[in-house]
Amino acid sequence: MFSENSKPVGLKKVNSTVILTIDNPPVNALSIETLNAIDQALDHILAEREIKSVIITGAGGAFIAGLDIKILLSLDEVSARNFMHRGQSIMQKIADLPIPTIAAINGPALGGGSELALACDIRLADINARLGFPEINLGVMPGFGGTQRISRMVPLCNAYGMLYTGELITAGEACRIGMINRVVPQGQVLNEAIKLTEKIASKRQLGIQAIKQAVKLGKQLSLRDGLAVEAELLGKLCKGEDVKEGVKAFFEKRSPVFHD
Ligand SMILES: C/C=C/C(=O)SCCNC(=O)CCNC(=O)[C@H](O)C(C)(C)COP(=O)(O)OP(=O)(O)OC[C@H]1O[C@@H](n2cnc3c(N)ncnc32)[C@H](O)[C@@H]1OP(=O)(O)O
Repeated sequence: MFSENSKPVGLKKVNSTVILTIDNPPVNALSIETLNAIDQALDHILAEREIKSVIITGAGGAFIAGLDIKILLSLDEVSARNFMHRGQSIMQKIADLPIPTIAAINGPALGGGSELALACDIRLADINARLGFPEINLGVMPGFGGTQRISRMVPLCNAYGMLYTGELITAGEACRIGMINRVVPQGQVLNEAIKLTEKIASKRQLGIQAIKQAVKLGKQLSLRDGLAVEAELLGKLCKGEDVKEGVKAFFEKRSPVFHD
């Protein structure tokens, strides 16, 4: 269904990681075809149980330059609302993946590009990447979750500053305000993302998945109810022999070998 070089979305397996590459030249704008291909690729990933993490990146010099601007010309109030719901559902499908997701931001991540990156768990950006929400320059606003995710992620003054002005920020600025994890030397972001997924893959996968479940569920709950979810999930991890192996390995000063 997908191969490494298929357009507008390629899927490539590297050990237990899948690299989802948006490849819609020249700047990986999100056309309707590209959005549908991302949605199908996510379904493909969900069906492959041995995949432990997903990296999303862009082909060529851009991550994603946002929605294909031409689409805006075809939207009226009702079709715009429905289209945004479609885009939001695809971003939420990324956010809801039960395995770690990493945005390897290799270039401009603008509008829908920043929105897709914000739907990932972890964000690494090339030192030359730019991020932002230029939608206001077109007379619109983010519609794939940008206002909701950026305002929950960075200080409100920074969120409003980006949204009101449409100005792009550097990877360094994005890191400073907490929008991304780390700035990566030029051309190295995919390698760094792969190294990160290999580190995560070496951990107990039930633990990794329980962490994502606890954080995702906890965001919808009160602190009290979130703590109950956390305790419940940790209890499940303590069944079986893997915790004993983890503790034993610590005291024997070796790496643990987990069996789930
Ligand atoms: C609800 C709405 C959500 C949204 O996401 S709205 C869209 C928000 N995104 C933007 O406004 C970004 C617009 N694009 C840019 O700012 C720049 O581009 C870049 C920084 C991404 C790249 O700049 P550079 O390297 O100078 O290339 P270039 O000449 O600007 O673009 C190359 C070709 O790509 C087309 N293009 C760029 N972005 C988009 C887009 N988002 N949708 C459709 N086409 C786009 C251009 O027009 C041009 O085309 P040609 O070579 O024929 O002149």
